Amino acid sequence: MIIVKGLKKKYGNNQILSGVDFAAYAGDFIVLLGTSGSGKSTVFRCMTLRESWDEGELIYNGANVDKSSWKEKLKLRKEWAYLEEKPNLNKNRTALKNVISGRFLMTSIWKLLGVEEKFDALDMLDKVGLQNKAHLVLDKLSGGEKQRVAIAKALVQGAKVLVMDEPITGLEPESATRVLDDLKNLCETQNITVICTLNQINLAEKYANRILGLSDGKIVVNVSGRRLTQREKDLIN
Ligand SMILES: Nc1ncnc2c1ncn2[C@@H]1O[C@H](COP(=O)(O)OP(=O)(O)OP(=O)(O)O)[C@@H](O)[C@H]1O
Repeated sequence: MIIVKGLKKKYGNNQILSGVDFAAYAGDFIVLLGTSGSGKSTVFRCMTLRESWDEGELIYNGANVDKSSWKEKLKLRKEWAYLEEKPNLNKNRTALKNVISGRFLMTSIWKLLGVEEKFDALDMLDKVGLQNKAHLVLDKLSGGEKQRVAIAKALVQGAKVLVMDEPITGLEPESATRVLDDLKNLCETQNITVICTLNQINLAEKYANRILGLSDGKIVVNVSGRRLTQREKDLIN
């Protein structure tokens, strides 16, 4: 379980986050909505420890992250993958090699030479429906397929929480649906937590089990199990 409590962050004199509060549980699919510049990526960068914050607490499985040792923080960075809009992949390598390279830093050399990683990576590619494209060079994959390779790579690295900025931006509707279906499936079958931004409220309503709305540096909408009311939509637009 993740608790974000009173998160505050300034850039210069600009108070971007002025007390962000929310909780996420294993298996949640959370969509964070908010206008451009409202601070969604800032929340993501802080909660994945890519950036520091001024005030507030981040609690993961009962422990205050700020007070954790560097070893704990390193573990958390591994468990909370931050996937930015453009997947960070090598376009000249195959899908499989891209996924395996995610494992490189966390495994010993002798194990690398074995087939275990390869099988794990193939299993993961299968979970995102790409086993038949494992040996294709990334350049030959569509945008949605690349996004799914990035998801498989994060999971092979040990991610339990996928924090994603606009995972479907620039994708054809069919590819976008496939990415969101896969993410939903990972939440439901593997207990992975997904926290992402989406531009379309209707997709957030279709896929998320919780919708958060960020405005004026705070969470002003926190809804589960139903569509947003017009008033709630107005609050975040
Ligand atoms: N490193 C930085 N230094 C100064 N200001 C920054 C920095 N990063 C972000 N900002 C500012 O903080 C605000 C929030 O940015 P952020 O990227 O979190 O918004 P966002 O909601 O993710 O926007 P978008 O939907 O357009 O990606 C913006 O006004 C942005 O200009």
